[in-house]
Amino acid sequence: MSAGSEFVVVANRLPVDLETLPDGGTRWKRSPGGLVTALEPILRGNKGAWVGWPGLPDVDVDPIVEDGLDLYPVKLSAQEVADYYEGFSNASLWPLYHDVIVKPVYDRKWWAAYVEVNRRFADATAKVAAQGATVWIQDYQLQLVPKMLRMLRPDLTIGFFLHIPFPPVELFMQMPWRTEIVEGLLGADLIGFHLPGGAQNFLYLARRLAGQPTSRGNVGVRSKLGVVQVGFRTVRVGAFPISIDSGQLDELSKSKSIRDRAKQIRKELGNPTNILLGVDRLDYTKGIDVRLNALRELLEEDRVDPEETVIVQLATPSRERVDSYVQMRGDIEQQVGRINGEYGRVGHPVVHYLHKPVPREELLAFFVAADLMLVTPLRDGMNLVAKEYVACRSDLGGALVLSEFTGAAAELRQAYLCNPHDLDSVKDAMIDALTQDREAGRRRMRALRRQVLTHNVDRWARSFLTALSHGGVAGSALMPDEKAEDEKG
Ligand SMILES: O=P(O)(O)OC[C@H]1O[C@H](O[C@H]2O[C@H](CO)[C@@H](O)[C@H](O)[C@H]2O)[C@H](O)[C@@H](O)[C@@H]1O
Ligand SMILES: Nc1ccn([C@@H]2O[C@H](COP(=O)(O)OP(=O)(O)O)[C@@H](O)[C@H]2O)c(=O)n1
Repeated sequence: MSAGSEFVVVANRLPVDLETLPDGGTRWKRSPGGLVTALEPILRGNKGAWVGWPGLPDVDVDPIVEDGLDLYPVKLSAQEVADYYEGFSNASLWPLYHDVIVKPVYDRKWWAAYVEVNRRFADATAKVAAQGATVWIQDYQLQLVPKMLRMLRPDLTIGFFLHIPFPPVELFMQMPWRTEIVEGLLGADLIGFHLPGGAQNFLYLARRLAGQPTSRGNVGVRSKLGVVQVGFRTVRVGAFPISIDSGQLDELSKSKSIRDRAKQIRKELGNPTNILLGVDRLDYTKGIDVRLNALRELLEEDRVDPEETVIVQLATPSRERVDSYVQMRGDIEQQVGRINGEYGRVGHPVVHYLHKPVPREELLAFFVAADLMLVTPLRDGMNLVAKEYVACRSDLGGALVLSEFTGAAAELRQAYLCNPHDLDSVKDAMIDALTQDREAGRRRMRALRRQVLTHNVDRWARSFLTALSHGGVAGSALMPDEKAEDEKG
């Protein structure tokens, strides 16, 4: 074994994706999703290695050793992308962990590919990690890696973080390979979730499925870890809500170029009184249909004026070969057509819908330009978009409508919270936000910004990694620097 890396992140995707160009060549682009948004700056700041899939099937890519961040690609065949990524990860686990919004499909062949690919990630990581290194495994695609890696390299300190909700027992018990998954995760020294509820669901299942003794008390936020005793090993379990590089977004959004672009966007949209905005991967969990339905009913009821209102929906393409995503795209595009058909006029559509990635600076300009940010998932692990919007509103303008079913809602209490399963609740939240008194709106935004600016992604990573390095504590552990915060509630 060579010297290796002292700190290794393992995630399904590398932070950059290879894409095929029309001429058959390839180029790197930023990977989609909040996991990469959150982890990339952490890794660049800490010098480490990242093990992940380069985003295209059947390509051999050499390791990319850069200053600050070394990338180690894991090759997947086209069949493995279909079975492990699109199949087991995104048609079995994803819907199961998101409240079975669509029906999960359980397929033995997909499971076999999941096991095989997890083993490949574990092997690749075992080769890259230095003796005694810290390895941080990310997300639902790699839940078997902690146990596999521990068997290969017992010298490592292993953390695991789940970026999506961890379901209650009534749902998790559907999974045909439920015990294998719980045992896979128990290979870690520390298992992190966004919210205490996820951590508690896991503790219960560890008792029930793996038959291991666990702590019984409540898990706190960045404090009061739960424990599972696995033979002589103590596995700790905690809640660490992820965040964004809020300071950087705050700075960038104040720059002249972004402010100017925001003004230009308003002008291009016809300077309407109200610009509504949605920014998501095109995923059925995100409730894009919910906000479009709410808007259509508000237009129907004359509570919103189509001459003075536009909605911009930026939707990054996602998992485009998975059936439920194909179906949902069709449904959403039909809704967009229906609203524009009924309430738009030539040169003035009500809904502006883009199904393509948008450059980062352009996205920030949209946040600055929008009067109302609509974040209406039916279920979402965290939702970084909500935090990004708040970080970009140093002018204290704008308002956030936020689904109670996002992880972010636990922290962003001054948003206009709504229940996406109750359309009236979404419509009322939208109207309350659109008609808010200016001073009251500024007070809300100030409070939201205080939360987001003081709880940035650095703090997330630090709290997780500090807990990981304080290993071996039996019983509920409280990290010293979080104690005061926890006592305040
Ligand atoms: O890699 P993809 O299949 O294209 O999906 C993109 C990512 O989506 C998910 O993101 C989650 O992580 C965010 C950060 O913690 C969180 O805010 C959000 O609620 C989650 O949905 C997925 O978990 C990632 O693995 C994907 O890379
Ligand atoms: N059109 C879009 C949509 C999202 N995004 C980014 O993708 C990330 C989405 O993270 P998230 O936590 O809200 O949700 P997931 O897509 O990770 O489920 C955010 O950092 C968004 O700014 C983007 O760059 N362009």
